Amino acid sequence: MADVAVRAAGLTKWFGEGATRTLAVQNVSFEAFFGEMLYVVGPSGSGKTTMLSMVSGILRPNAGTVEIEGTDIWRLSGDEIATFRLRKLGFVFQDYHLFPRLTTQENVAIPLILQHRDWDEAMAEALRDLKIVGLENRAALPPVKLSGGEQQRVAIARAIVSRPEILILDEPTASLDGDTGRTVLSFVRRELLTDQRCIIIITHDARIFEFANRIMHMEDGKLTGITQAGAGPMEVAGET
Ligand SMILES: Nc1ncnc2c1ncn2[C@@H]1O[C@H](COP(=O)(O)OP(=O)(O)OP(=O)(O)O)[C@@H](O)[C@H]1O
Repeated sequence: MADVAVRAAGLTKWFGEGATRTLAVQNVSFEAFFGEMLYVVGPSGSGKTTMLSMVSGILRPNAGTVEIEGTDIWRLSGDEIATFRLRKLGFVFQDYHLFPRLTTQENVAIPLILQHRDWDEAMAEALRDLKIVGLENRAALPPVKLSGGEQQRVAIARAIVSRPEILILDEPTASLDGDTGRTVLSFVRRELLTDQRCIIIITHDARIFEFANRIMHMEDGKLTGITQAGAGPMEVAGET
């Protein structure tokens, strides 16, 4: 029976006030489990990024709660949330957010440096993860010298360098061709999914659905359903 990694209840977020108010996420509740790849799909503007920004401690909800391994994260102070995120969460953004003036290896080491880890140790661990994503020979280059698929892999290496239990990828295949996208996702599933990790992926890309355990469907800010996917059902508490 799998343990709950994330429990979201009644998550709601709006932007603006009065006539210009947009209700981006409405009363969304779900659980994500350790050992699963959970996809979040839905049309553009349906609230996927907003919802996962609340789950990952980036954006404060107007209502609702997020528990990560039993910790109600929005009850923590700003500093505590920042520390919690550094330790528990890895986030790969759509546009990678790599720093152009740093080398690839330094980019990957950033989360460890922010945790005040020793520089040489941080750089060694960054190299270890660049090897995992097959880019150790690019370690000394700035990200601008890398292809889109390679930059995506650098962003993934950076997201996993502190061994987070929750890994969130926002449109990981958006700028990759079909074959590269499938290779990256197959790698993520094979190498990064463990019993102690939960991977949540926002995507439009049906070509990578086979790597998911479950798919959450969003529309107009609401969760409209959760379906089983290509990688098959998990043995999950409460499900038959
Ligand atoms: N900072 C913001 N200020 C105002 N409105 C916002 C903001 N962020 C998102 N929205 C609005 O909230 C709604 C949900 O946006 P969100 O980015 O979460 O959707 P999405 O499903 O991730 O879309 P996409 O697939 O295009 O990335 C949209 O109507 C969007 O315009």
